[in-house]
Amino acid sequence: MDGTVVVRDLVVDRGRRRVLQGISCAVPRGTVTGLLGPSGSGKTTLMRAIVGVQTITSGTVTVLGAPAGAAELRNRVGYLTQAPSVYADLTVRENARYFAVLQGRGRAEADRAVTDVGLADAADQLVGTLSGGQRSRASLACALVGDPELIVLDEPTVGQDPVLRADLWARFHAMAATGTTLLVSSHVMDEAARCDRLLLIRDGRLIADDTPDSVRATTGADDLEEAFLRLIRTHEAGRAPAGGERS
Ligand SMILES: Nc1ncnc2c1ncn2[C@@H]1O[C@H](COP(=O)(O)OP(=O)(O)OP(=O)(O)O)[C@@H](O)[C@H]1O
Repeated sequence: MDGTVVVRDLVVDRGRRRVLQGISCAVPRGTVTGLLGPSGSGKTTLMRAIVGVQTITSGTVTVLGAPAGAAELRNRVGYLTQAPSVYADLTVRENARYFAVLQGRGRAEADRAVTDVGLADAADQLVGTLSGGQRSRASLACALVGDPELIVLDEPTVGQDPVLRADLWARFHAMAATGTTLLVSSHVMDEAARCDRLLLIRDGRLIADDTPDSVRATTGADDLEEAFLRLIRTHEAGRAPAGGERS
C-alpha cells in the first residue's frame, strides 16, 4: 500500500472496549479523503492514531514514511480536534501567530491562515467573544498555519453556514492540488460527495475505501447516503469484505 498515511491491521482498545477492530487503509498524497461513519464508530480514534496521540493495541500506522507520532513528524502534520483548541483570552490573530511560532513560521503565514478560514474581519477579536462556528474556524487556522504536508481535520465544518462550508471545501481542494494530503471526518453525507476518496467505518471496521463514484456504482445508488446504507446492510449480512483494501 502506498500513501501519505498507511494503516495496517490497526486494533485499538479504549477502556474495556475494542474500538478499532483491525483496520487497513491508505490515504493517498494530494487528496481530500473523507472519513465517514456513525457517531461512535471510531473516526476520532483512527485520527488520533494517525496523528500519534492514541495508544494502539496492535498493527502499524505509518505517516509520511515514519511511525505515527515520530518526532520528525511534528511540524509536518496538522490536527484539528473536535473541540476548538485555541486560547479564549487571545485574539484570533494572536492565536494564529502563537501556533505559527511553534511551527517555526512567521506572522505572514499566520495572517494568511486567518484569511483562508474567512476570519480576516474578526482577526483582532478575542476568541472568547466569537461564535461557536467562528471559534472552530480559529482553531482550523491554527491547524493550517504551518502548511503541514498532512492535515487531519475532525469535523471541521460543523456549525458553519453553507457558504462558509463551500469556501472551506474549496480551500481544502486548493491545498490538495498543491500536494497537501487532507483527511477530513464528517457526519454529513453531502460532504462525502466533495471528497476525492472515502473511508467509511462502522463499529470499528472499515466497510468502504473508494471514490464516491465507485461507491455509487458498486451499490447502484446515486445518493451517497443510500449507498452507505446499502454498504452497511451488505456488510452486516456478512457478504462484504471487511478489509476495505483498494484494488
Ligand atoms: N477515552 C475513552 N475511553 C473509553 N472509551 C472511549 C474513549 N473515547 C472514546 N471511546 C469510545 O470509543 C468509541 C469510538 O469513539 P470515537 O470518538 O472514535 O468515535 P467517532 O466515530 O469519532 O464518534 P463521533 O462521530 O460521535 O465523534 C466509542 O464507543 C466511544 O464511546
